[in-house]
Amino acid sequence: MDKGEGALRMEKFQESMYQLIVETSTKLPKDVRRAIAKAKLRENAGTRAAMALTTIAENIQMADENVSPICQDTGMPTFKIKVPVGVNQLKMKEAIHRAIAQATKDGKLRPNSVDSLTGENSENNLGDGVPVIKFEQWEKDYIDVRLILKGGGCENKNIQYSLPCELEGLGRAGRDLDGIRKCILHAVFQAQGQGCSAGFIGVGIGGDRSSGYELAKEQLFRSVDDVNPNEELRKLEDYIMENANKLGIGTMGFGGETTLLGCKIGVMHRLPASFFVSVAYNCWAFRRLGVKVNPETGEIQEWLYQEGENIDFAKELEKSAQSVPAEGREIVLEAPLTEEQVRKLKVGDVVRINGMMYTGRDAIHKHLMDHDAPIDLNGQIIYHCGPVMLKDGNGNWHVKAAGPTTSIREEPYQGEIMKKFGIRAVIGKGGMGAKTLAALKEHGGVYLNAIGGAAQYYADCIKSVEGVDFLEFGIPEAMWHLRVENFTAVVTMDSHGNSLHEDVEKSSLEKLAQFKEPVFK
Ligand SMILES: O=C(O)C[C@H](O)C(=O)O
Ligand code: SF4
Repeated sequence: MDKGEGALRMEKFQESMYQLIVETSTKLPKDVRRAIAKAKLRENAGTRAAMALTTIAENIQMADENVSPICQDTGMPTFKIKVPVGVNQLKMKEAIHRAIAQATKDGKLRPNSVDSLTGENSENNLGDGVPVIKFEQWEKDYIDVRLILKGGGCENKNIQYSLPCELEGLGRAGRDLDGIRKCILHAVFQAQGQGCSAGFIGVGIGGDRSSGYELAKEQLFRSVDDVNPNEELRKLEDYIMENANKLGIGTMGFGGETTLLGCKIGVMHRLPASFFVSVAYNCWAFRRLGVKVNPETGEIQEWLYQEGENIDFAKELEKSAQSVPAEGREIVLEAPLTEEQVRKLKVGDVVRINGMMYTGRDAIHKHLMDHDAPIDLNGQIIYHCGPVMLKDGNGNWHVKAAGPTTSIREEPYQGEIMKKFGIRAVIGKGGMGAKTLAALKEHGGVYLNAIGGAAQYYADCIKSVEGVDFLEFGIPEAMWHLRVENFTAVVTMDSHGNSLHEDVEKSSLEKLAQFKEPVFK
């Protein structure tokens, strides 16, 4: 007889998992909040980085209050579970699946599971390999469940090095601690602002390609302020924290004092021929939590990651009343835009937008290359955004979370699409490349950087949903017609050939080169 099946009450366990999912998606853990508050203190008032961090703080506060997703990309739900022998893992898995589907229905998770071949969204966050659930047995008398919701933008910035190698700015990285040091610094550099910096990194030294990444991700379950028991790794973590912050990439890649909020390093054995350094990059919206669950009643006995002070961002915000950087001008824009209006904008300007904008991300950019647009986009603004949406009983759509997505993925399409349809502005995050910059100049367009992860902050600017096209692409990929008020973003690429992203990348590469000489012998 299966002892476990009768023992753990699955209905209650499902409820506990639902609570864990909702809490993880909507409320940042205490250690992460402290790291963000500390970063905010370090930035000088009036800079773009300080403005971005104020928006982030406001967003965290709004997510607390609304019990809504901190970021619209609620990530790949990844559970790590330790169970006493005899508990039925198959039933637990089913209960977790039901909790995931429920949280998706309630707008606490975005439908994020897409068939890789057909592009079809499963709509309930379930699918082949989704969610990720990893079980381990142990001798203790409780169930330990940890959950991380790691978004796609930061996942794309993970990187794996195979030593020895040559690294841009740093030269040769050998098979030793100093080579590892170089890889980690390079990993922070190559992410720039695209994974919604300031970020946290987990590093795995050794293993094979998959166990190395696994180890790197395992580090993200460590508390931000724990101390590595391995003395050499502790020193390396401290070194990285101190020096990665000298790269000047800053929040959102706007430049600034804080680029990295946490660094945790683990090590395992390797094969003689392989030497991997795997780095898992997590955005500031570092959503991970855990619970201890009673293996019979299924109830939560204790929440994990609760040590230390809890930062109340409402109070923090009272201390810093600024929201506009002194660095640039502030300009109010009413969409649609004319070429003349757009040509007046310069890198560093802060714009506040009123009127309509239309979401468009990966599927739509690809589609528009060889199809007509469903509406007239002349003079319009495209927002790189895949929101969390809920439909009410009357069939009306409501925005639950709506921050920007990483724009660089649209680099192969953006310039051509702007010219083809007369689009004047695109809003996203992380910046775009040379091809888009040239098109902005030629056509008269502008790139506006919104604050990545600030999904509640931007949802609040959206006053109504006036239509939707391409719903067949799934909720995140559809074209939502949004009426906004006071939507704030920063001009980071203008029609005069200037790009803040290009500048920050160049200056951070120069700074990276100062770490070329050996440190750990
Ligand atoms: O998918 C999204 O909405 C955002 C994504 O996590 C990103 O950072 O690009
Ligand atoms: S948009 Fe930014 S904050 Fe949100 S999941 Fe992507 S990288 Fe993280």
